[in-house]
Amino acid sequence: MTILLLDLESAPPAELARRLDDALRADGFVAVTGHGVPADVVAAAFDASRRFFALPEAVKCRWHIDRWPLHRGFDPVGWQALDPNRPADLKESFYLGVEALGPNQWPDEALVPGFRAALDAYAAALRTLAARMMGLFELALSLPPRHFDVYTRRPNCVTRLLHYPPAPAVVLPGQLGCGAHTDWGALTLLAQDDAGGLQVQRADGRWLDVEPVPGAFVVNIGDMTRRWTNDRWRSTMHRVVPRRVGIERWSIAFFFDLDADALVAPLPTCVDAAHPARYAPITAGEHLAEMYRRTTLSG
Ligand SMILES: O=C(O)CCC(=O)C(=O)O
Ligand SMILES: [Fe+2]
Repeated sequence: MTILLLDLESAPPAELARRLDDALRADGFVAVTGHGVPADVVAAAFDASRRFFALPEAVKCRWHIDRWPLHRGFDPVGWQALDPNRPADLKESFYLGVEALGPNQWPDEALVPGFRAALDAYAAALRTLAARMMGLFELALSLPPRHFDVYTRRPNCVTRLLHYPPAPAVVLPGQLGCGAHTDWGALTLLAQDDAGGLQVQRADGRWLDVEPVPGAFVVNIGDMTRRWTNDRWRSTMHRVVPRRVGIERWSIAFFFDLDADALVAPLPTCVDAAHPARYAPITAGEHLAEMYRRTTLSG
């Protein structure tokens, strides 16, 4: 058993939206193919990521996230514990945001040629897919078309390159590639290589492997959408476990979040007498800032 694999070209939007609604209620996760993101754009992003993380640690630290006023740049192994009750995650990453919302740190072109071009193209393609998914979400939630447009005029999109170095033979008790956590924003689109290790937690508590599917994106919703849907959809705990000693893992997460000043209150179609509103309104920006504060070890 694994999460639903949905081919976005396989059925009319209304039918896709019905299947999405079922899957997001049950698991909070689906995988999609037929998504229109060109394979060469994805391949170029992974290639740029591999070339960046192959640089010596001291060189990568020139773009250390703590050197920058925004949450952008390189974070080494040990910088974050996504499960604050566990030792630090065994991963390194690089955060890139929307340049128009604030400048990124870009590695020197001479050191990683084509890095910026590859990641700009990736973010543009993923933003298009995120908009398509938001359109399906409107249908799934019986909202009028374009209902979400006013929340996503200047969406906070973050591309996070992730590298899990080859799993060491000895780790601290309870140490994982990425500790159990929920995502925080509206929607996450994840590309993963064939290493495996991503697991999601079912409602009954069991962990389910998200098997890599070549060319597919894993789609999950975050806490903001859970809150927005008044708990109709699950923001599901997930984690990355080291599969086998000596195997590394590469993935790229694209976090699609609402405008920082968008006010997130339970959606009208998710509230009725049987489901009274469970959450007070909060802005998307306040919510994200709080989540970063909770999980950063060096901050
Ligand atoms: O690397 C992965 O597959 C998962 C990463 C993740 O869950 C995250 O960064 O939020
Ligand atoms: Fe995540």
